[in-house]
Amino acid sequence: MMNIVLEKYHGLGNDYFVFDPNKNELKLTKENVRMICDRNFGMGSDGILEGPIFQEDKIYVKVWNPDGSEAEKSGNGDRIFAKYLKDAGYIQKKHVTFYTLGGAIQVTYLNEDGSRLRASAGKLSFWSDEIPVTGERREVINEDMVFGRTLYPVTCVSIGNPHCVIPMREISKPLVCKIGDYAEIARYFPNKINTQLLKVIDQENIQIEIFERGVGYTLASGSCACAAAGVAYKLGMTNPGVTVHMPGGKLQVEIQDDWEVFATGEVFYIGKISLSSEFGERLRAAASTEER
Ligand SMILES: N[C@H](CCC[C@H](N)C(=O)O)C(=O)O
Repeated sequence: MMNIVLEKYHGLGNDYFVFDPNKNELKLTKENVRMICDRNFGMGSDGILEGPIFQEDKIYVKVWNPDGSEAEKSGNGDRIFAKYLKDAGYIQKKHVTFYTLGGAIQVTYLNEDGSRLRASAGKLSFWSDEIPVTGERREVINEDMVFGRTLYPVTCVSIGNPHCVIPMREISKPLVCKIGDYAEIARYFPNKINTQLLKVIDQENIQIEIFERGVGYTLASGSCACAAAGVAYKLGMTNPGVTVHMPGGKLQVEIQDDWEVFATGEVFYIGKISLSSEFGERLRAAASTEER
């Protein structure tokens, strides 16, 4: 049986494997995804993009978090997957549309090798039933929520996946990890949540720290950047077009009048990784155990 081959990319330090099911004989499951993404016992990554999956005339991609959960979308993952489609020869045009659990993603290639891309990440919604957040249906704007016995002013938003954003004067990795750990499993969020701390620099620049659902601390996140930019604009703190500064780099985010949001930024191809036959056997064994 052929060795399993993964293609590794990163978007601003948010690293993903592309697992192409058309080139690999393995069924991905919660358990073997966890094994592959483990940074010590596996290959290490912030997730896996499983695709292209062809259904009728559409292309689908499945977004796996390292904890084995499936995400509705990944902003950096969208741009990475679009570059993979071009690198692997599936796409030759300047635009591509593919589908994730959270809906359609439109991507435009902005340069020849497809390393700079503009992606529509869908529409922002602040409505509690669309995020979801528990309680009566309302827009979740500047609500007091308790994470770890501390009260924070939280604004929640969905962009297909769920986010809670907390504006602060000073933000840091330790603080977002402390709050994010509590928030991710807080009773307010039936589907868990991605957490961002938001520091507004000026009308056109924001800085965020990120604790991702199903991942933990990451250096960058496309959907988190869009969520934080949307909250800053909703709260009247910034323009609809901002640069989002993250530890791994920056994204340009534009919010349209109908709250559709676009993110423009780079991705980078790291390389092709062929797993050992021994590791492949363990991954297959994990899959067959889960199937029983
Ligand atoms: N962990 C996220 C998915 C990946 C988001 C992030 N990597 C991005 O670039 O948007 C979730 O469970 O919703």
